[in-house]
Amino acid sequence: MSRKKAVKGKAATSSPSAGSPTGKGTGKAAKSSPGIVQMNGVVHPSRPSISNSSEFYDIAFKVMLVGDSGVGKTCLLVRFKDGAFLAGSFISTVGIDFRIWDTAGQERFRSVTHAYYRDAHALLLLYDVTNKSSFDNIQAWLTEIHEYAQQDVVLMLLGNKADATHERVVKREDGERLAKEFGVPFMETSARSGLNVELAFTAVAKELKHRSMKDPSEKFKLQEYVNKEMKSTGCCRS
Ligand SMILES: Nc1nc2c(ncn2[C@@H]2O[C@H](COP(=O)(O)OP(=O)(O)OP(=O)(O)O)[C@@H](O)[C@H]2O)c(=O)[nH]1
Ligand SMILES: [Mg+2]
Repeated sequence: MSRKKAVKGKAATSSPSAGSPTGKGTGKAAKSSPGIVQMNGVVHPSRPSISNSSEFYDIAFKVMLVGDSGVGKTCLLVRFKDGAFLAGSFISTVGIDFRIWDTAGQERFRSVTHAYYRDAHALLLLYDVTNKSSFDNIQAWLTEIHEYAQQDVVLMLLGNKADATHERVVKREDGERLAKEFGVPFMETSARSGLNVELAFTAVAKELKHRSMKDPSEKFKLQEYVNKEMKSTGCCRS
């Protein structure tokens, strides 16, 4: 699937002044922030746009990237959107990135985030395989998600920075186990190498599209799709 044609990705990321859901932070960076990406599934250029852009969509989905600060949400988004890696020093996202939504003040950000959860169709929940506390905080993120997100939100767990072999402290099996425990699809990604980035967004977009078609006979199985795609490309279990 051509991402540019079929899915319009728009992105914004944000950081609250508070820490991760546990308030513990990641150890590597004190703050945590959800990032937000809006994905619009393009079908016909005939209907009024529900976004603020001049483009037209039949359906639009709101996808949020969430997880501790520094796990790579902004980088993942940039990799998906622009095919590039943001090298250099880490600039933590403040408030909501300007690319789509204007920022709310940091003080108010937490409640704004919760409001965003409420109408999110999908959440990509990230941890950093080189940062144990970002992995340990996943349970707290899930609690927050269950509290604020819609019950049927599409959820996917991503272990990012899979390229960082030497610094890795969270095994892929640990991610798989956690995901299984909570019944969430899972894969490892790398914003640096591009590993599974396209696949993560495409899988979520496909799931959302299937759901919107409301054909119960054709249930889309996200994890099966991901596994099949990874097998067919010989890619990419680090
Ligand atoms: N090796 C490696 N480094 C990465 C990867 N993704 C992000 N990074 C690095 O991790 C740091 C944080 O990345 P960001 O994308 O800014 O993290 P974030 O989750 O958006 O952080 P906040 O905006 O504070 O919530 C940066 O220094 C990136 O270069 C990756 O896949 N591999
Ligand atoms: Mg960010």
